[in-house]
Amino acid sequence: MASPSADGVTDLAEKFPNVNEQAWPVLESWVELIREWNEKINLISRKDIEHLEERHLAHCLVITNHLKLMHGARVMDVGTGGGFPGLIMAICYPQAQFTLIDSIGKKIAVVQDIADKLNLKNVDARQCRAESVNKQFDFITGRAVKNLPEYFSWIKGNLRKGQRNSIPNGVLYWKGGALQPEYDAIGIRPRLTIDLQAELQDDYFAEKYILHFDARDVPRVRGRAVERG
Ligand SMILES: C[S@@+](CC[C@H](N)C(=O)[O-])C[C@H]1O[C@@H](n2cnc3c(N)ncnc32)[C@H](O)[C@@H]1O
Repeated sequence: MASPSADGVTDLAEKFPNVNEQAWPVLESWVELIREWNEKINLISRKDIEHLEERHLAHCLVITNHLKLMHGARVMDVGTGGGFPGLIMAICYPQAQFTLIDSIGKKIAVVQDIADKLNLKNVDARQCRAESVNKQFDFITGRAVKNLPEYFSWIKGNLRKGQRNSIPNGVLYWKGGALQPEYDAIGIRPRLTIDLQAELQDDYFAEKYILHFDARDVPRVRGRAVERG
């Protein structure tokens, strides 16, 4: 079991036993860097920064209880903002390759700075719109980026089908609020729904979930994929 030293991060180690011992000190440094950057640019709300560890770090780390990635697995985090969940996952899964994209250049500059300071070799941070990406990935992640129909319209063509990892390739989407209307709109449902309130035993996470949509279901999403120019 890891024994990280900083308060806040320390409390998380028990909840996330799959996070490697070497990752905890890196996550501690990540916390410091996010706090520093958040003074200059609004990555997460001023009110929420006090709760960075339990509301944002833990929120993202839950995926480590459900996903194991093989060496060379490829993940794209769409609308990463300050690197949520992409940078946190890159720290926890050094064997996998992460492409972090956001349409806002100054957010990507922050992500790049943090990746450089943490010496993360598995992060490719890019300013671009999701609609313009042509590559394929094992997993595409997103946390509170857009409604599901719009999000899927961007990334529909970017998933590699198959399963080399602990769960089938697909989309991992962190979402709060009503799910059914958006499932009705896209016409597919997730194969796995991770209930964060139950898993983190914290009422703050009521009606917040991580959804896993299987890549094999994604071609049936209603609506047209965005034309690539
Ligand atoms: C609400 S923020 C969420 C940021 C981060 N995922 C988080 O949880 O803190 C949504 C982000 O998506 C980005 N975004 C919106 N549309 C996009 C698009 N078409 N392509 C890439 N990024 C986009 C925005 O610039 C913004 O940083």
